[in-house]
Amino acid sequence: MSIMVPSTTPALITPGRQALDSALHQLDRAAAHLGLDDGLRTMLATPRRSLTVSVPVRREDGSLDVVQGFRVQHNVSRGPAKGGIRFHPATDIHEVTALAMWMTWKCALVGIPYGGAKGGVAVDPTGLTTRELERLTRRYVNEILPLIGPEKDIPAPDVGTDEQTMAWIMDTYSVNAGYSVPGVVTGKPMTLGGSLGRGGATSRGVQIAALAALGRSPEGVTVAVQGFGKVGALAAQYLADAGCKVVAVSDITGAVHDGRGIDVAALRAWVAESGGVRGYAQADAMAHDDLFELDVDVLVPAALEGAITEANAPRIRARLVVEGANGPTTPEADAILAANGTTVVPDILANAGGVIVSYLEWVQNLQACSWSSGEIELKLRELMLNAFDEVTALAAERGLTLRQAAHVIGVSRVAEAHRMRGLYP
Ligand SMILES: NC(=O)C1=CN([C@@H]2O[C@H](COP(=O)(O)OP(=O)(O)OC[C@H]3O[C@@H](n4cnc5c(N)ncnc54)[C@H](OP(=O)(O)O)[C@@H]3O)[C@@H](O)[C@H]2O)C=CC1
Ligand SMILES: O=C(O)CCC(=O)C(=O)O
Repeated sequence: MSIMVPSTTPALITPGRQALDSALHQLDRAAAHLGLDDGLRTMLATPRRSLTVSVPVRREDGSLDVVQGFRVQHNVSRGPAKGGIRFHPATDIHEVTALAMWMTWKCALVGIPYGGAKGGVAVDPTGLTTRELERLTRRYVNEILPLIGPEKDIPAPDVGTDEQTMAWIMDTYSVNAGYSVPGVVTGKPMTLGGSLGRGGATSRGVQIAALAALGRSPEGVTVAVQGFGKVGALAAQYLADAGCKVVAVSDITGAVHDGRGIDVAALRAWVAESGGVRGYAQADAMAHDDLFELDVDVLVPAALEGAITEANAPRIRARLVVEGANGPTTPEADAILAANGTTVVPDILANAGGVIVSYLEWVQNLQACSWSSGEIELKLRELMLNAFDEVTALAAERGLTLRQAAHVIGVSRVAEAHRMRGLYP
């Protein structure tokens, strides 16, 4: 049996389509390794539900824009669907499907009882006023309302969305339900039932994974970080706090470099004030692409998919790549990095800290209780390191890369859930 995918000519291959091809390629390799039959492989390659909606948004000047929105539930065999919502102009159904599939393997890998989902709206949030953004968010949520719910599908932040977006989602859902439903979404503000530690959880997980993979004192270890948003900025901060020297950082506005180490807190303050790393006077400006070629110990891609390709992979000198972003490395680049002896801690492991603390937030919401930051941090560390140990052990035992091992574990757990549940009817 084969997968039905929309046909594309090379000219129409979007970054989203490339991301989905990568995700399907990774699944194929894991399925072959596990000897999954064709039918099960096809089920795992196919999202359970995909919804595309048109979202009208009234602009401040009275005009009307209509943008596309998506919610994809890739798999729900191990529990409710879980995954972030992205606001980005280039997002499309293929990208959201790939991101949803990665959520499925990620949740299975770290052992939390969720399937995988993702949402997206093809819009540039920086081009909207706060009121426009609120209207857009509420209308999008209204369109996907039948799909989401604390027992069905629980959104969270991703690129271009934040705590405020989650608060609007929680409110829109709650108004429709007729009572407050904090567990419908995670990554909320504390005042609405958010969890301590969720804001920095993905970055904390990146730090935990990076330090575990380094296997030596972080003192003086050099780091370059691509992307200085919610994940990248705090990953840089936590790695610097641990003793690493963050020598380069980039965002969409530019890239900055200082071989003596960047004062990450000062750079964050500059970005909060100016809107981007460009113009930060305490470090030198550098070309975006040069960041990938620096002679550093650790490279953290924390922006979008397809950042490391066959074009720049041969010039990457970092000994360790820790994927804060989802899907930053293409399969071709992955093979080049492996051949060059670069260790890659894959996305579904390295950035799992966010969904782990989302899970803890959801459990607190369902039980109407709240845990201390110490309790959250302990559980986050435990789940991250358990998964890290399982991945490194399997990779060593079977001669796999960490990515292959992570996918074999994630896919096998989901396949097992399918086998145990059987097929209805
Ligand atoms: N938020 C979360 O909890 C989780 C996020 N992730 C993944 O982490 C990645 C980042 O997400 P998040 O931090 O939330 O998103 P944000 O929107 O907060 O930040 C994205 C960052 O990437 C930068 N960026 C975009 N394109 C480029 C580029 N070409 N070069 C350099 N920088 C670029 C943006 O710059 P600018 O601000 O200037 O536009 C911004 O600094 C995504 O892949 C996401 O899926 C994974 C797990 C959980
Ligand atoms: O916190 C969550 O539920 C999901 C985070 C996310 O979207 C991701 O891990 O890519």
